[in-house]
Amino acid sequence: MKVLKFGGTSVGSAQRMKDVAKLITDGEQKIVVLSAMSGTTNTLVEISDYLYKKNPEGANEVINKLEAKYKQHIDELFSTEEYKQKTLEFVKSVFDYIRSFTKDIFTLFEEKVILAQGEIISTNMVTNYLCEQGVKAVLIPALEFMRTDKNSEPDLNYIREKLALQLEANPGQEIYITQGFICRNAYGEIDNLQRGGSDYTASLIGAAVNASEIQIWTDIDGMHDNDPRVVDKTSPVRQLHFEEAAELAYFGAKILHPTCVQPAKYANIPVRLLNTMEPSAPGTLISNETEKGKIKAVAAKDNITAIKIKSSRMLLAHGFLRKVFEIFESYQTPIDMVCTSEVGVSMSIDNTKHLNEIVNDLKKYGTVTVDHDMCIVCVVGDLEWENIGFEAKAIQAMRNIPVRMISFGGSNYNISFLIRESDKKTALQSLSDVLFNNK
Ligand SMILES: Nc1ncnc2c1ncn2[C@@H]1O[C@H](COP(=O)(O)OP(=O)(O)O)[C@@H](O)[C@H]1O
Ligand SMILES: N[C@@H](CC(=O)OP(=O)(O)O)C(=O)O
Repeated sequence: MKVLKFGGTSVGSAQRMKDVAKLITDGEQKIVVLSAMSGTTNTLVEISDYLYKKNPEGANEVINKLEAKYKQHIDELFSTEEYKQKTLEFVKSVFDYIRSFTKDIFTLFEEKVILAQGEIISTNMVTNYLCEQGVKAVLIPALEFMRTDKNSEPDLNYIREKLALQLEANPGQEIYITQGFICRNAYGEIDNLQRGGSDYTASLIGAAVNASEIQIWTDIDGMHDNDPRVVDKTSPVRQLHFEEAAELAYFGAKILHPTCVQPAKYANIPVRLLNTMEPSAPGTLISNETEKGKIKAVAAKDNITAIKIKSSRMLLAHGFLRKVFEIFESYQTPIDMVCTSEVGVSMSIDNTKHLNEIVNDLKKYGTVTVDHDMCIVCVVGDLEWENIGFEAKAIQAMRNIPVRMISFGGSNYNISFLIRESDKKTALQSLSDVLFNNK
């Protein structure tokens, strides 16, 4: 069985939903994971922000506007009064539920319930549309099987078991629709897999049912060799190793959520990135195969802060790095890049919540400098150390850019540069020109 995920852009209007319905009705049995219509989750975040700030009038205004939009989508989607009314009633009940949160105290718990509603609406709309079209489709609610454990990690055994029960309870269906992104936590409360987490849902379901393939459908023909929003002339990459895809997703290639690669990789299930607007395009296949001696793509991650600690006492001192890393660990702040020399260590982080505390603690061991508004540019491909010439090419492309850190050798798949965010566009364009466009 295949698992197909359609992102917010792919179900972003009534017409798009109709296109998706056409695309998935080929007679083959499948599980279809849907995101909320594009923009909805952001609007639900906005509503929550009003409620945190104790502004129910502001929240209600946004709720009413969003509900009106949905009424319009439903009007365009359905051709029969029966299904139109049925869906309108459901959506009204969801918005009434959202409104009920404007009257009481508002905490993280209520926010998570509100954020879950986008996927609950979109899956109801598409399932009802498929049924209206006479397709054998059923909605299997993610909240019945998708669960995280006490460490907030997906509980794959539970997911496997409960999903199998849901499928068994609905035999003979062509299409099983479910919600991406949303789940329950170890205490049974409504939670989510973090923003963009619908890809993760698809990958977890793929691993749980041992799918033959996981397909991530979006609005572009696969992973491009650079960020198409920033760089001119990017091209789709046809094949990626799981590790290459993970590096690209982690370092900013928005098309794929970073957490999504792991479950597919462990279960060795190929992941295909496909384009809803151009279904016959080959897209990108992510698998265990490596294409030897090839640089595949470049990605960039913004909002990075660099921290350098210099210490003369570090000379020949063992245990110094442990002390430094322990400080980051105690503030639950992950480090992205690390470069060391005999007199100092530079590190980069993207979560600055505890930056002041970290810097104060580090000062016990040496002089600390901080650079804000930095960006990691990551070149990904077969970069095994014995392959020659690739590092030189990447560095040649960066010849006019001030580089704060370089990291190579941490994996066989990447070389990373830390630069100023303001130099990102020039750096990405230059890397594309040198690495892919032979300029
Ligand atoms: N390297 C890349 N390759 C392809 N798309 C990328 C890349 N980097 C950024 N993107 C952007 O990611 C977008 C698709 O991701 P996303 O917004 O998550 O889609 P969806 O709403 O379907 O989940 C594309 O439209 C594209 O602009
Ligand atoms: N709707 C959620 C989950 C998601 O993955 O959306 P998308 O597939 O559109 O990135 C979000 O906006 O975070």
